[in-house]
Parts: sequence; C-alpha cells; structure tokens
Amino acid sequence: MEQREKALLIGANLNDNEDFTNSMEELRNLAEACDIDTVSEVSQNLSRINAQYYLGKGKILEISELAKEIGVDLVIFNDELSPSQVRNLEETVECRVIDRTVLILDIFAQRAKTKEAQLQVEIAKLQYMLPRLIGSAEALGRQGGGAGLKNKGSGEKKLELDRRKLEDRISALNKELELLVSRRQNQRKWRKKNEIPVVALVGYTNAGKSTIMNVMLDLYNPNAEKKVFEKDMLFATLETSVRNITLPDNKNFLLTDTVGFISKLPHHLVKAFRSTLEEVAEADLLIHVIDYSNPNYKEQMKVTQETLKELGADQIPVIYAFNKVDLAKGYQDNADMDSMGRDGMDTDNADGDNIDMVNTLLDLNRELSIQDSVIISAKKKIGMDGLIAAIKKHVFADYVKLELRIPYQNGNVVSYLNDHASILSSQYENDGIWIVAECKKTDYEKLKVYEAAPGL
Ligand SMILES: Nc1nc2c(ncn2[C@@H]2O[C@H](COP(=O)(O)OP(=O)(O)OP(=O)(O)O)[C@@H](O)[C@H]2O)c(=O)[nH]1
Ligand SMILES: [Mg+2]
Repeated sequence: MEQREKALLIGANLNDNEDFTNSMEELRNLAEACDIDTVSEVSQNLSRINAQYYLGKGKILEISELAKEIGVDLVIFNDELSPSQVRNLEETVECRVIDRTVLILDIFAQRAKTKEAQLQVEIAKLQYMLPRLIGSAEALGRQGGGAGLKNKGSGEKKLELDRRKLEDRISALNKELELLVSRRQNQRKWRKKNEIPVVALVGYTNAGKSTIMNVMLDLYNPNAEKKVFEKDMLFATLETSVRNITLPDNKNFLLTDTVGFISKLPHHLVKAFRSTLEEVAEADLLIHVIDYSNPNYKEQMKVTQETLKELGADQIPVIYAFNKVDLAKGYQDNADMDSMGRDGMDTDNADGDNIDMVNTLLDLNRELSIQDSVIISAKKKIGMDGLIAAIKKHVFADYVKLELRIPYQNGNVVSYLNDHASILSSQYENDGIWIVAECKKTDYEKLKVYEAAPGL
C-alpha cells in the first residue's frame, strides 16, 4: 500500500468563532479524503488574519519546530492563503504548505467523472495557480539576471511565458467547456418548452441529496432510470443528474441532484461550476436538504443559503428537508415510524406518535424563520410522503381540473391525456368518453375545445 502523507493542521480562530472546532474537524475530513493523515493540530485565537504569516510570526516559528519534531510531510492551513503567505510560510516552516482550497480542488479533481466536471475542476485549478506563479518567479529572478536590472531577467521572461501558457490553456479549456454547456442548455430549453417543473436538491455536502433522489426513483420509477451515486464522503456528487419522476396520479416533474456545498467553498470553484449549478438557479423549486443529525446543521444551512445567493438562486421557493432524523438526538425508532418507512406509506401526522415530530417541526420553523419544512430519513424512507406532498403543493398548484367529452375517433387525445394529465375518472357514453382530469394550464389551453362542462 502507498504510504500516506502526514500533515499538521493549522487554524486561526477569529473572534472566538463558535464554528471553529467544526471547521477544523471538516479540514481533517478533507485531508482524509485526500489520503492525508492528520498528526497534530495547532490553532491561535486572533482578531484578524496576519497578512504575512496567517498566524503571528512567533506562532509560526513554534509550528516550524513542531513540524520538524514530529516529522510531517506538509502543513495545511484552514483558509485560502495568499501567494505571498504561502511563500513566507514555506520559507519559515521549511516544508510544503497548502491550504483548504487546494484540498477541495484535489478532491474535486479525484472525483470528477464527466468531461464537464473534469474541465471545470481543471479550470479552477489553473486559475488558482495563476497568481501563485509569482513565488517561483522571484526564485527564478534571483537565479537569472538579478534584481534591479533594466532588462528582464531570464527568470522573469520564463515567468511571463509560463503565465501566458497557463492563460492560453485556461481559455482553450473554457472554449471546450462552453461547447458542452451549450448542449446541456439546449436540453434545458426543451424542458422549459415542455413546461415540466424542475425541482432541485441542494444542500451541504453529505446531507443526503443523492439518497433522496434514489429513494424517489425507487418509489416512483423503480426500473426505468439509473440510480445516482451516494456515499458517506465529502463531495460524492460532482455532476448534475436529472431524472424524471412520475407520481402515481400521472403528474411528473424533473428532479435534479447537484454538487454539495461546503463552508469556504473556493470562489474559483463556484465560478467554474457555475454552468453546472445554473440548473439550480433555473429550478422552479429547491429542496434544501439538511443533515439534521449534525450538531452543526444550522451553520451548514447558512453556508448553503449564502452559496445559493451567490448563484442567484435565492428567490426560488424552498422546502427544507431535515434529513437523517433516524440519527438525530432524541429520535426513537418506534414501531409505527418503522413500518411507515418500509412501505413509504406514512400519512401526514396521522397518529399520536408523530406529535413530537410535528412540535419539533413547528419549533424549527419558528426558530429558523422558515415555512415549508419536513422531517425525514431518506435512508429509512421515513416521511417521504410528506416531502412529496410538499413538492406537489408547490409545483402543481396551478393545475386545472376539467371535464372533457372526447369523441371516440379522437383516440390520440385520450392517449395524450394518459401521458400528460392525471385522470380522476372516465366513463364510456354514447357520444364519447367522459373524462374528469387535472392538467397543466398549458395543456388546458390545448384541451379546452373538448370541455364538456366549462368552469367545473
Ligand atoms: N442514517 C442515515 N444516513 C443517511 C440518510 N440519508 C443519507 N444518509 C447517508 O449519508 C451519506 C451521504 O449521502 P449522500 O446522499 O451521498 O449525500 P449527498 O448530499 O448527495 O452528498 P454530496 O454528493 O457529497 O454532496 C450516505 O452514506 C447515506 O447513506 C438518513 O436519512 N439516515
Ligand atoms: Mg450526492
């Protein structure tokens, strides 16, 4: 087996930030996801980041000693470092210095499977590197012509060359990406034209978005379409997947699974993934999935809300899905809940055992100033009916109920209805088939010539 690298983690706790411990634990998980072992951690309370050394110089000297003593391969900082900070730190600590952004970029690079995700990650990486070429430039400058010379030193020339090469590569990759993106945009346009509502799963990484997608497929589309990848790790999903969900009453919507968010998500990455995340900004409804068993869930909700804002998706209606309730403190796996879960047939708050949950939900709504929320366990299939009901309330609100009389020779209209509407009843009469159905407004416009009792 390959030997794993050993690292020392460094954090700055700014103004007693209550999220600090969690954020360091997350850094450890990010390192772990890159096959790096954390040997030790050092942090310092500060009121602001030191512009030259991230922490105070004295602390960095201590870190340098410690790094030698325990023999680490690299030192990892919990925030994105400026190019000059990296340079100063590497000189002082005398070992490899990386930051949180590099870890996230590396994980994305490892996990990217589709061409589009790969291009996006590579662009983000190159953009991160571009300003950081300066460090090597100075070293090269020193070697080359030396400082103060009028003519450019060979080092400086080489730097310019390197930089231009990078810039060229970035623009070539961007062109390639645009091509792929325009293909997907066409698909989206088609969907828009067909007015199929789009519901997007969003939320912090590892909250359970992909699991919810798979449960929905299990319930409503058992053999038709491919499942998505779900796993207990950071950034399991890096590409957007869209699946059609057709409910038993024939109403259908598209469900989109997306990349998870994380605190301090590198800006370049958000920018590079903008095209993937456009799907989110164009959704009709968002399901904000929350890992309710994580003690830090409120902070994670905030991060998600901020990221949505950055993506211009903060005006879209949201259903909050508090997931992993089976792991949450105080949850009791009582028999009723379990049986509800197995067949997915739970009804909204139908029995006394649910009263606690309802109260919890009301408390959450009040505390977080939110309205639409559900408590679920995707893994145990608890509360999925409540989630579906909430989705239906939002996306099918403008459905129209109508009664139609369709002459027998218009069989094509009946099959159109079968595909596009939810049929509540049908009766065969002398003058045709009488159908009571619910359909989209756009379909109503097409169908109203057959209306038997207008204004039903
Ligand atoms: N106990 C429990 N585990 C769950 C539940 N929902 C999801 N999980 C687990 O949580 C882990 C992460 O689930 P995913 O669905 O991959 O999470 P995600 O939000 O898609 O994560 P990213 O793709 O990384 O953003 C998996 O191991 C799931 O089995 C739940 O309701 N209860
Ligand atoms: Mg996922």
